[in-house]
Amino acid sequence: MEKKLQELRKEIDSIDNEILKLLNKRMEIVKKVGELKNTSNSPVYRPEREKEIIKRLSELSKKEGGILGYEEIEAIFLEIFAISRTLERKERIAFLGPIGTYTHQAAESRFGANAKYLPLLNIEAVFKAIANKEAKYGVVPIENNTEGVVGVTLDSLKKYDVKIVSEICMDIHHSFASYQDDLKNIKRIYSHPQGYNQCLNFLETHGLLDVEFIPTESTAKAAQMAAEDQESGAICSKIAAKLYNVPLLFEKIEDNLANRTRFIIISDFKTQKSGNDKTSVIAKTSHKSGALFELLKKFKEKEINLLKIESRPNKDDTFNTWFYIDFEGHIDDENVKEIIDSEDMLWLGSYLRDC
Ligand SMILES: C=C(O[C@@H]1C=C(C(=O)O)C=C[C@H]1O)C(=O)O
Repeated sequence: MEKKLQELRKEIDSIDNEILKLLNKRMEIVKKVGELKNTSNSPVYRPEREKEIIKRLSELSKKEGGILGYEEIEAIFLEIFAISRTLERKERIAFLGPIGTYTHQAAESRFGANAKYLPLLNIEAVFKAIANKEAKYGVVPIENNTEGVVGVTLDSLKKYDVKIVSEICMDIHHSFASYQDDLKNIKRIYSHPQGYNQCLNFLETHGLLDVEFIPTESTAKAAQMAAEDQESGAICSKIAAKLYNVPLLFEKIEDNLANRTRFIIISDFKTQKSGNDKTSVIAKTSHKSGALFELLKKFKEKEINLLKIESRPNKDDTFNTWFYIDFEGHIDDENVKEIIDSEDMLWLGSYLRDC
């Protein structure tokens, strides 16, 4: 067996040499693409091109009977693209930190382990960092399929001059971490309110619903707090518990196991049309009868499929609201452009659909 193993490993080594040679060759060309982009000052990140490459390669692999399927090819190539982008231009990525948040996990899934990250302690700070050009990209959560939208993200999209350039859909699994083996000794529970509210059944069945709840800005911050408070527990991600060395007691404790969060990547440019795009806008309606109906009628007339509509408060002395709307299509589509031009709408971005 040892001899056979050695032979196989020798084969692997020579294939790795070929892969390395090809990767270096690829990166030389990527650098040239980067130079072109830098002279024209155009964006490095082209998610629609990356998606197209993954699609083409998985079809090729299928056709040729290769072992690798879509997901494996995607995982390998997203890492290659992330390194390519860093070679083209080293750009900072701000995200809702601290490190170990689900947002960090989402950011790494697109920008890789090798990128320059800037963890910030609240969502609005991420928007500020993009608006002030401290970072090129920002990653923030926008909605969860059980808790609904993240209000501060919608409000910040209205307040800051940034554009949505991509979205990321990620499965979220919460864990319960604590130094206490006996749950009866737990005096405080730290978590982000959304994380806490997603685990109410678990808290009830384990007699933890009456324990004092201390809201934190993120689930990673909750793990950090629990690391310094032996009499507490945290609802957080597995990676955060590991990062801050708090023992993991339970995993996948969320009520809805199909718990998913949608994140957006914000930046300062317009993305190219891919054919499978989504557009986000903010719409204001006059406060008279039928105004919202008239607005929605326009979407029907232009045959635009609405994906989401959410009302948000004006935050003035009235109870008036504005609307955040997602719909199918790209601003370069005629019907989309027409509706945006004809209404009191703020365009937030058109981007490749992932959710
Ligand atoms: C190399 C490019 O830049 C980036 C990296 C890509 C890659 O490594 O293939 C693809 C798209 C861009 O996000 C490009 O635009 O072609």
